[in-house]
Amino acid sequence: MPDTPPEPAPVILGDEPGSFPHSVLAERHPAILRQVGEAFPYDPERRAGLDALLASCADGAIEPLPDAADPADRRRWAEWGTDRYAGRSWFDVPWLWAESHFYRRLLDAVGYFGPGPWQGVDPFRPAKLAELGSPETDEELAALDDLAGLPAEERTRALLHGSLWGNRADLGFRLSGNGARTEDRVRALVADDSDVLWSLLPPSAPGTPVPATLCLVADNAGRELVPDLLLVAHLLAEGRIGRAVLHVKPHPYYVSDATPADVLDALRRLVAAGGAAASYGEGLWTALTDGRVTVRAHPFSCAPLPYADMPGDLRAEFASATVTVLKGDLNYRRLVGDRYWPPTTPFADVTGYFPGPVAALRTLKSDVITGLTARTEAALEASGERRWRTSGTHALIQVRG
Ligand SMILES: O=P(O)(O)OC[C@@]1(O)O[C@H](CO)[C@@H](O)[C@@H]1O
Repeated sequence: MPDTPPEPAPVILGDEPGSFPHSVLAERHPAILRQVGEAFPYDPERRAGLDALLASCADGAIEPLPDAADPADRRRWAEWGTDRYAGRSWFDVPWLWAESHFYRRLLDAVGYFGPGPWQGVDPFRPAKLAELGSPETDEELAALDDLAGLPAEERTRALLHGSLWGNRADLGFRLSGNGARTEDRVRALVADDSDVLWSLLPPSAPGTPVPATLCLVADNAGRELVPDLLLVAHLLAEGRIGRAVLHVKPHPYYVSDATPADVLDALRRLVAAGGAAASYGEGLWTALTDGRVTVRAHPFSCAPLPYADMPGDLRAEFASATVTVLKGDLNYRRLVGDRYWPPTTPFADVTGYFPGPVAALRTLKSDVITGLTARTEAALEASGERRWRTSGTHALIQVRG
């Protein structure tokens, strides 16, 4: 563990035309507003709200939450930065902050917090349900039956990769059915500390108490949450963990981020699938009812800030876990700090603040990267794959024990 954290690298902003962060603010967010507007028969007031946010994205300024917003949320966001950034361009504040604020303002625009007919209606639910109900999901769940005959270690590895690549909605547990893809996937791993992760969660002898608690900070719903639940169910069944705490978002966020409603949808999808998927789903259902698995939705999970700024109660929760596993690209950005770190900056250095052992399972979808060896960095840069940081073709498993 480092004595002193590394000198902070420059914070990633969206102020450079042609850069990936700039394209997310200038192109992806307007596209998301149009998609949401087409997905629901919103009334004129809601449409006016969406149009106003669209205009603001282009050349507007950061504003405090509206007066009608919940007072506690207004206070939180004021502390999180609307006081500090009010009046500034979306492109001139930290990219992480601007993105997160956009999704919070989108919920106001569609009336998510009410009062009114759209209260509690997830603007991203149509896409979430379509993905959960897709034929690809059927195939991926059926593939679980092929795992049943494999040795426990292979099943554990396949399900870890399923959760990892689920972040790209391309569940990796089909790896066992196709050797060639295993090699491809392994090459696509820019870091693999999975042995360290398993050293933190060793299997327990049948019938002995299992002391380990896994804290899983989930990312996306649907085809990422399903393999996350499968991994939790498997680790419980294998006696590698005795408890799991699943952190999801208190409200819709970043299009596909999982909420408690999405956990229930994914669990029902497993139970209804039959075969090995249903066995895992039923095991998880039982674990939820007897308290071995709990679901949390902490307000800070939707904060526009790095985890280094987390509040004391959340810090205490993570400290009490045997290991906290953070899924996905956004959680990685928040964990290490959304900065232009030199890629070989040690993962342990940028996560030294985190209470307890911590792991990241992430497909690379944005510029931030840490913990690479010099050789891996050189190979990636020499590969000619200019978008290796943002295209989702590469992934990492990083652990600070
Ligand atoms: O957390 P996820 O779902 O894996 O990826 C989300 C995300 O990294 O994708 C975009 C960058 O590619 C950003 O909008 C956002 O941070």
